[in-house]
Amino acid sequence: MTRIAFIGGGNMARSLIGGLLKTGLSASAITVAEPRADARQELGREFGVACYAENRLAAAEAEVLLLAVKPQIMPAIHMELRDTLQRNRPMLISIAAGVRIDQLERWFGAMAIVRCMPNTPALIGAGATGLCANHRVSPPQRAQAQRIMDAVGLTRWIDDERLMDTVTALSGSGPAYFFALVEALEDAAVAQGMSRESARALAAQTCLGAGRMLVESGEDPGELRKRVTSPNGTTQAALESFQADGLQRTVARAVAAATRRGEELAASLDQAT
Ligand SMILES: NC(=O)C1=CN([C@@H]2O[C@H](COP(=O)(O)OP(=O)(O)OC[C@H]3O[C@@H](n4cnc5c(N)ncnc54)[C@H](O)[C@@H]3O)[C@@H](O)[C@H]2O)C=CC1
Ligand SMILES: O=C(O)[C@@H]1CCC=N1
Repeated sequence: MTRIAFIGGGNMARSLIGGLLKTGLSASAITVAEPRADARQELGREFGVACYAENRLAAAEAEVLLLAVKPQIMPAIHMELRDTLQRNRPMLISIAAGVRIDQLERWFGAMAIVRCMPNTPALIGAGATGLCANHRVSPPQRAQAQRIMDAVGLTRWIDDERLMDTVTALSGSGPAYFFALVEALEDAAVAQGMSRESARALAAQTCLGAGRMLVESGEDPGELRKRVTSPNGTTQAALESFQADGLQRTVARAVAAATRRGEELAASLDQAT
């Protein structure tokens, strides 16, 4: 049983902890460091995991430190963890957007480091995670990192670290894009007179159904789209409207903006540290 300490017990840590516990990992294998007392109480109540206000107490026995704080906080936390890192040599798994492996090495020293980018559907075992390791990660540690993330969904190793910002823009932020689309569909149906409850239920189930078809059939999304689109029918009218409004360009620009933001986050940390 791998002992995992989460440094930061916010939204993404909750999703990963909830997902890991659902796979049968014992709550006693997880500790969490979280400065907010209300968040500690809630994590303890909901998941039965031990929570500490101090990072070094949560990290004391851990083989894996899962760094789940905001990118801006990352440079500061190594001071508190320095003794523990030297004593136990845990593997570090960072989930922070933008933060590069060379930056983590600069702050935390010559450690085995995995940079990964999960997403919140990890909570229900439907996460998608890109991983990238430094050369100090041994094959068993690599397998250990993959096991942790496999437990909460799909994983892909990314050899070229520069593409981790693309992973962030695609699947890390991606759930929010689909939620935004469901919100927009819901609003459009409500504007036509449907109740919000019915609009939400139909939009959400459509999102689930389309997602399951994509994943379970393994078919090309373009092919699945064509099967919905009767010649001169309703779908064609909607897709032509999307095209006229530049959907593809809109999406490409949004993904580029998210990728750029990841790079900016890292650059701002270079200036600050
Ligand atoms: N929310 C998401 O969908 C995803 C987030 N991430 C990454 O996960 C990281 C955390 O993001 P969220 O969970 O959304 O943020 P969050 O703000 O919900 O969680 C961060 C937690 O860290 C705690 N914290 C602050 N200072 C600390 C310190 N010195 N030591 C320990 N804990 C401290 C905060 O109290 C907070 O609960 C970020 O780096 C983000 O880029 C990655 C993938 C997806
Ligand atoms: O919005 C963010 O910066 C984080 C990273 C990916 C999802 N949430």
